Amino acid sequence: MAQPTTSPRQNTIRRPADRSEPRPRINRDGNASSGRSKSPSFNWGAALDRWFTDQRSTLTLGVLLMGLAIGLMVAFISYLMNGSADQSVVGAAFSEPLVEAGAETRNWVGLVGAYVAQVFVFRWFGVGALALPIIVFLSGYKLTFGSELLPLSRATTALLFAAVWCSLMLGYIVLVTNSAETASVWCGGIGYEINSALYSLFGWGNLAFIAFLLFFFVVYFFDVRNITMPNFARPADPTREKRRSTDPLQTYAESEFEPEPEEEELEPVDSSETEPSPAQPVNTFVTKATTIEPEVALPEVIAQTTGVTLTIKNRESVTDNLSGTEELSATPAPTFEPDPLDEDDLVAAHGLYDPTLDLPQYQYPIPDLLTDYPNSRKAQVSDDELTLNKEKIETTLRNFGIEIDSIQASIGPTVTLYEIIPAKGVRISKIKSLEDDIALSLSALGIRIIAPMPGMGTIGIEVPNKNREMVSMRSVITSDVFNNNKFDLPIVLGKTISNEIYVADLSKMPHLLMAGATGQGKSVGLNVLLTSLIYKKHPSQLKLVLVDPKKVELTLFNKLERHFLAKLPDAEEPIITDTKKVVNTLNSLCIEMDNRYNLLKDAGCRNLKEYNAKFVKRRLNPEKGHRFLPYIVLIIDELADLMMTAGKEVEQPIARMAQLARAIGIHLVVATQRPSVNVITGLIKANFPARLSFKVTSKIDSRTILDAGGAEQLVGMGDMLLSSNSDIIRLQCPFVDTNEIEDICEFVGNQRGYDDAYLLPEFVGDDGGQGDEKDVDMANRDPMFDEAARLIVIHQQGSTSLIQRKLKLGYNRAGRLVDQLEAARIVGSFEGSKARDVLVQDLQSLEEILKRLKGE
Ligand SMILES: Nc1ncnc2c1ncn2[C@@H]1O[C@H](COP(=O)(O)OP(=O)(O)OP(=O)(O)O)[C@@H](O)[C@H]1O
Repeated sequence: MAQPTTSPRQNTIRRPADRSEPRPRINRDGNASSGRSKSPSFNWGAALDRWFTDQRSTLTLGVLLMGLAIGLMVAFISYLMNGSADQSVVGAAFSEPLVEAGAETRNWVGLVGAYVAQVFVFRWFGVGALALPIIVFLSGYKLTFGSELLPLSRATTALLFAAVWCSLMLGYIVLVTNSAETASVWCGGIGYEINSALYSLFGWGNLAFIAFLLFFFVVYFFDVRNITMPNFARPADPTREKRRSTDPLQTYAESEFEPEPEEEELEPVDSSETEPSPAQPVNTFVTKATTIEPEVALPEVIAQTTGVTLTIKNRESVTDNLSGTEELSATPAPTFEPDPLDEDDLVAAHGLYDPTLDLPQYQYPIPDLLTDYPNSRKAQVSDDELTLNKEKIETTLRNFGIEIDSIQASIGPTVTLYEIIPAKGVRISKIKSLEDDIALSLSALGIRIIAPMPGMGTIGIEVPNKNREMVSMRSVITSDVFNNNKFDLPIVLGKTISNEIYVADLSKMPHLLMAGATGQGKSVGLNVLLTSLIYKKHPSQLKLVLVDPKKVELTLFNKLERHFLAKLPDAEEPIITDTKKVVNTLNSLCIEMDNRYNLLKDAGCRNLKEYNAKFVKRRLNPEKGHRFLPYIVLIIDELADLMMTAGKEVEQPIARMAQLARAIGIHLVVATQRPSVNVITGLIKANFPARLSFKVTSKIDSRTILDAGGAEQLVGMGDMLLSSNSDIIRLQCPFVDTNEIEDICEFVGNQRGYDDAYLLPEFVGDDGGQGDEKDVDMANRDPMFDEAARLIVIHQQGSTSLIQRKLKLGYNRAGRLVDQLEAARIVGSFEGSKARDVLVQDLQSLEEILKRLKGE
C-alpha cells in the first residue's frame, strides 16, 4: 500500500506546498476555461485530440483516404499506360490555359491525375510508386473499419522499401540496356539518376549493391539470424496453417514475404527405437513440455519452426531434435521439450502479445477533463490561529495537571495536527480522557486524539481547520505520485495530514470496505476511485462490474459499457440495480473466479500477474482456452440494501470472492451507509482487511467498520479514516463533481470500443433466473402464510418443524407453507438435513415483501 513521497515532518509548522498555476480546462465546445469560468484562449492540441477521438471524424477521414488511394492508383496506372503523351501536356500545363491542358490529357483522372503521377511515377519511383496508394488505402481502411487488412507499420515499411528498390533495380536495367528513351518511366527518376551517377564508378558493382540492399532488408525485416543449407529431408511445416489462423500479425509476414519451404521425402525411422510420447504441434504460443495429440502427428514428418526441429517418426512415436537441421537422433527423448530458444524466437518473430491492440487508437482521458478549482488551493490557517490553538491546548492540559515538553503543528488540508511530547511520567490515558475538555476549550467540533501516535513517540491532537482545503481530483491526477507509480490498480485516496498524496494499490489491498453516514462523501469517494482507475488503465486491462441498488449513483458510467464495463450475457443494462440480478451477477463472478483458477492451474501460475506475463510472452495456447485476463473490479454502492432484501444470497458469494479472488484479479469495493453488524457481518468483515470510513453517526458504527472509534469525530465532506494493516490514517478525499465524471465518460464513450460489454459467464439460478415473488401462486396461498413468514424471520430459522410446533399445523401443511415461503424468496432452497437459510433479515423488510405480495 501507500506511499507518501515526502520526508517526515521536520518543521514546527508545515504549510501546503505551493503549486503551479491552474491549467486551462477545455470545454466540449473547445473553449478553454480556468475552473468553471471561461477564458478566451483556445487549446488547439486538445481540440485536435477531441477531433481525432470522435468516431465521426475518423470514419470521414478513413473513407476519404480510401477514395484518394483509388484515385491515385488509377492515375498512376493510367500514366504508365499513356506516359509520353501526358508528359508533354503536364509540361505545358502552366504555359497554356488549364482548361485546355485538361482537355488534352489522356489520364483517366484528368490533368491533376497526370500531374501527380508525373511527380510520383516519372520523377521519383517509376512503377514502384504504385506502393503509395496501397499505403494510403491501408491507412484509410484502418480508420474506417477499426481493424487492419495488413499490419500497417510493417506493410508501410515493406512497401516503401519496395518502391525504392524497384526504382533502383529497374533503373539499372534501363541503364545497361540503354533504353532510357522508351522505358525510363518504369524506373522513375530516382532509380535512373542514382544508377547513372554510380555506374561510372562501380560498373556492375551497382547490381551487387542493389542485391545487397535487398538482402539487408530481408535480414532485418524478417529477423533472419542464420542461413542454413537446404536440408533435403525437410518437409513443409505442418504447423504453418495453424499459426496463420491464430496470429494475424504473422499471417501477413508469412503470406506476403516468406518463401514456402519445399516438401520432401522423409527417411524411414525405426519406431521401435523411440518411446511413444504425447505431444502437440508448436503453435504461435508455445508451452514448455507441450503434449502432442495423436491426430496431429499426421504423416511422418519433421516439423521445423524457427530454431527447433520436431522429428515425428510415425503416428505413435515422437521425439525432438534440438540440433536444428542435423541428422535425426536415434535416441528418443521421453517427452517433448522444445528448445527454450523456440519461445524467444516466436516472440522475436511476432513481438510480445499486446492486449491494448484490441483498441489501438484508444486515448486515455486527459487531465483537461477535470476542473481546476483555483480557490481551493490552500488550507487557510493563519499563524495567529496556530499560536492561539497551541496555547489553548497547553493551558487545558496544564489545568488538569499535565505538563508537556514540546508541541508542534502540521497543517493538513482538513485538520491541523498538534503533536505533543508529554513530560515524563504523564499517563497517556489521562490525555485521551480529556478529548471533550480540549474540544470545549478550542470551541471546535471533531477533535481527535491519537495517543500514542504510531511509531512517533508523541501524542497527536487533530483540530479541524476553520477554512479547509478542497483537494481537487485534477491536482492528484496530475501529481507525480499518481503518474509515476507502478501499481497494478492505482487508486488515489486523498491527501494525508502532512499534505502528501496518498495512492494505494487496490490489487494489494485486495478489497475495500467503505462506510459513511449519508452525505459524508461516499459517492464522491467511489467516483474518485473509479476515475483513478479509468485514467490509468486501458479498457483491455480492466473491467468494472457496477452494482447500484440506489439506481442513481453510478448511472453516469453507463457510457463506458463498450470499454470498461462487464455484464451478464442476457443483461440489457450494464449497471446492475435489481437485487435478483445482483445475486446472479455475484454468482456469475464466482464462476469466472473458478474458471480463472482452472486457467492458472493449467498454466502453472500462482497469480494473475504471472499468468498474463506468460500469455504476453506467447507461452500459453489460446486454443486451449487461454486468454489475456483483465482485472475485474466489482463496486457495490450500498450493501445495506442488498443485505436487507437478499441476505445470505449476497453475503456468501461476496465472502467467497473476498476470500479467494485476490490471486485471479477480481477485487471488491463495497460501500454502505449503515455499518451495522447485520450489514457488515463477521463473515464479510473478516475478509476485508482494508476499510475506509467517512464520518459515521456513532462510535459503535465506527467500531463496526474500523474496529476503533474516531470515525464519528470526522468533519464530513470527504474527511475519512483508512484502516489497513492495523494502521489508521486520516485522509482528505479528493473532490470530483458529477459533470467532471460526465465529461470523462463522454470522452471515453465516444471512442471506438468493443462490440459489447465484457461478458461474464452465464449463471442460471435454482429458479432458472426468473424466480421472485411473482412465482408465488397467490390464489392458493395458505391463510397462515404471513404468520409463518413472521415466525421464520423472528427465529431466523427456516424449519418445517418450527412452523408445525408454533402454529400447531400438520407436517404436510407446514411443508407446503415452506415451499411457498421459498417461492417468495423468504427462505432458501432445501439443503438436506440442514435448516433452510432465512433470506430476509428483519421484520421491516418482510412486511414490505408481504405488502408487495398482497398488491399483486
Ligand atoms: N471530498 C470532498 N471534498 C469536498 N466536498 C465533498 C467531498 N465529498 C463530498 N463532498 C460534499 O458532500 C456532498 C455529499 O457527498 P456524497 O454525495 O458523496 O455523499 P454520500 O455519502 O454519497 O451521500 P449518500 O449516501 O446520501 O449518497 C457533496 O455533494 C459535496 O458537496
